Amino acid sequence: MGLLVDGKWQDKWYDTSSTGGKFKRQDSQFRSEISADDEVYQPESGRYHLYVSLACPWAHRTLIFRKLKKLEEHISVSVVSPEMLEHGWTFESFPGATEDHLFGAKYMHEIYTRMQADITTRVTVPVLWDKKTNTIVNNESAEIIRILNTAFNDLTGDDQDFYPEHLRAEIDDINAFVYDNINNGVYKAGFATQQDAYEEAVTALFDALDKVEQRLTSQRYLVGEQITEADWRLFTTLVRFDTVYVGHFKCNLKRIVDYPAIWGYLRDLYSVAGVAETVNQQHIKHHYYYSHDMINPTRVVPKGPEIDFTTPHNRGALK
Ligand SMILES: N[C@@H](CCC(=O)N[C@@H](CS)C(=O)NCC(=O)O)C(=O)O
Repeated sequence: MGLLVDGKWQDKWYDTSSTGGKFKRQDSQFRSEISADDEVYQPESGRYHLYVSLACPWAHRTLIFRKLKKLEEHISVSVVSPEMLEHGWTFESFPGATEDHLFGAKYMHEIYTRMQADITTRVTVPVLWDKKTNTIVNNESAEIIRILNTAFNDLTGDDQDFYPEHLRAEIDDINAFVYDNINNGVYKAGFATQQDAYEEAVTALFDALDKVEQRLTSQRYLVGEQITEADWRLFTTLVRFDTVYVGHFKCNLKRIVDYPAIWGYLRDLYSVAGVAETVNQQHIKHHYYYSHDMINPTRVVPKGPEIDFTTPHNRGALK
């Protein structure tokens, strides 16, 4: 794992020495939109391409939106190998991964330097790429899912709205809470290099899960009766939790299966048509345990746990 400095790849892990052992996530660099009013990026079938990892919770959000918004025939996808080692994300062969369908690149960092030869950046997925201008439109999952939520509605005829106007304030509040304590909270716990930094993150994470459990005891979804982007943003962390975050990231005060409401909610979301196909537990487990050798130097990947996400959730009666 590493980053690009002036267009040159450097193999380097996250530096926590100046932050008291705390992991600080950097902001994504490319933040353009796609819309009929945009001067450059217009909604067009076949024009855009997603680069994803099936292991990555941020990229997973975009795959769920591509599926639910019926965009599979309009936006193509390349899937990196789950092994993220000295070259970062690669297109090495691995079951369920693909080649780089656009350029036949070996490494994901080549996609970033295609955009700008002397770029300085972390090389993250997801990336939404424009085949017409050969540029990265956006590499921030929170924004990519908003683009997919509306920009292509005229093409697909799908007008499901996961970020409806009247719920936006509440969704934004929940997103901020879930992002800081849960989505990024597991990483803060797992990548902490000092005891107090780890304990602070783990405590905040489980306090937040307790609050979510309470909320989901009396209501079906995070924001009332309909599924919103807030649910999909939480889902991608929950579906990885017992498989990797409990063990590998030491988020082990409880498992998700120990929270009756959250566990039912996770199965409820998993049962939505098309969603299970976006979940690849082999990539998830292999990526984390195999790639983070400062946490797991032997790279041995555990066999368990065995979890059945398809048992009935019985949440249909909740409002
Ligand atoms: N804010 C970004 C974060 C994406 C991200 O951190 N992706 C991880 C994979 S789970 C990655 O590519 N990490 C490589 C790195 O940090 O060098 C988003 O949500 O899109």
